[in-house]
Amino acid sequence: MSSAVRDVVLLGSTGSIGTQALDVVRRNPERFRVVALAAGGRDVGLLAAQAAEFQVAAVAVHDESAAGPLAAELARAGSDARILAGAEAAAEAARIPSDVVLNGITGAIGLAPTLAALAAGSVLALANKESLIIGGALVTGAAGEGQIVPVDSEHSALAQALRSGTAAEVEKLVLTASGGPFRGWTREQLTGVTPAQALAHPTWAMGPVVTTNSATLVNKGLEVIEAHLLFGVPFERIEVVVHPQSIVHSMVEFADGSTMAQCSPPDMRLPIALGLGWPDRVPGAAPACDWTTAATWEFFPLDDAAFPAVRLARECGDRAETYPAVYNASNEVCVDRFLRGELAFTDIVDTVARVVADHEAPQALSLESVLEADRWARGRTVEMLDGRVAL
Ligand SMILES: NC(=O)C1=CN([C@@H]2O[C@H](COP(=O)(O)OP(=O)(O)OC[C@H]3O[C@@H](n4cnc5c(N)ncnc54)[C@H](OP(=O)(O)O)[C@@H]3O)[C@@H](O)[C@H]2O)C=CC1
Ligand SMILES: CC(=O)[C@@H](O)[C@H](O)COP(=O)(O)O
Ligand SMILES: [Mn+2]
Repeated sequence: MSSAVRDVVLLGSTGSIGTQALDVVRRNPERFRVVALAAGGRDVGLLAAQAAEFQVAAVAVHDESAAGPLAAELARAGSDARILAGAEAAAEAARIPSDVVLNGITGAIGLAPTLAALAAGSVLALANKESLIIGGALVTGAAGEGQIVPVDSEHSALAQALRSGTAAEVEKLVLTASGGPFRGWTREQLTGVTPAQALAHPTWAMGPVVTTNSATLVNKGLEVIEAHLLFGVPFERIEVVVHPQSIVHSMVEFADGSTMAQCSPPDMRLPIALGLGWPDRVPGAAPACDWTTAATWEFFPLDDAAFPAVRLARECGDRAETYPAVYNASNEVCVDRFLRGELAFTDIVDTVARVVADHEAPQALSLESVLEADRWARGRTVEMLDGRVAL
């Protein structure tokens, strides 16, 4: 184990990943110290309380109008943290000298902070899968060897399982999917589901976007692309299997027929702690499996007809360029509409598929082309949903 305390910049500190990361730090002060926090700005009271508890030097908020209320809350909480505010604030925070930047922001907006953390030379503990998926080779190309450590549970599992063999020995990666709250449902049954039903994830408590993505299986589609980019394994050798218990977090099959699985009860504090401490494990990060009680672990094939999101993501990942950015951006708009009660559940992936079909990719991937594709896909999705483009 490395002995020095690691300085951590935590992006998305008020969210599900962020609050669990702070719990890990709180219980391991001899290993980790938080130097900066970033959030959108929706809960400045919580952000200020976090800043005071962890005595951070800087706090960033995306929403500029939250800076004033944040200053008042910081003063009340007894924190003298410097405030960074505005669209660049999270990226600025990511540039603050640190050992690890944990990106726990939701959505494509996490791209600039991801690139900033990599350019600053910090280890990037990556929960914000969207930034890697839309940035593709831009992100992997900006990262040094081992600079990105996955926090997403499946990819943390794969990284752990891959420790037991060489790259040449890998036959396939097997991503597990809980199947979400609608596992086993037909397409007809899915049309009328409500946001409340979609947000009732059977095994994980997470933020609303990733939870909805789990219900549509878009999350698993994104994770197939994420696995391809992180581990360099071709799409045809990345499988998805439905595992409702979410205890086997993913598996690596090796050339000799051996399969290595990483198993633990569903608790993100384990992959978060490993992401912050990599390659060291943090003792007691989360409870282990209880082998004294009878348990059943099930595995089922994915129903591609009712849940076409994974197949569509594979196509986008295979076409690369700006297709993953279009898939993600269109989905973000659709999820927002669905959660507001303005879009049917099955229209989420149907609309994403239509927007993807309309996309003409630029020749080369660049930061500008990714941002332009993201803008275009959001606009096209809104046009379609508002009836200006025939569905
Ligand atoms: N939750 C989980 O268990 C898992 C999550 N992930 C991934 O981790 C990421 C975070 O998910 P989750 O924690 O569930 O999401 P949440 O919605 O719970 O939290 C998102 C956080 O990001 C902050 N945020 C939003 N916009 C900005 C911005 N522009 N700058 C800085 N901070 C911002 C939010 O602050 P505010 O509320 O003020 O806007 C909030 O703190 C996602 O990419 C998700 O897919 C992956 C695996 C598991
Ligand atoms: C905890 C985590 O990593 C989530 O991304 C999780 O994968 C969601 O579960 P499913 O997408 O498998 O339902
Ligand atoms: Mn995951």
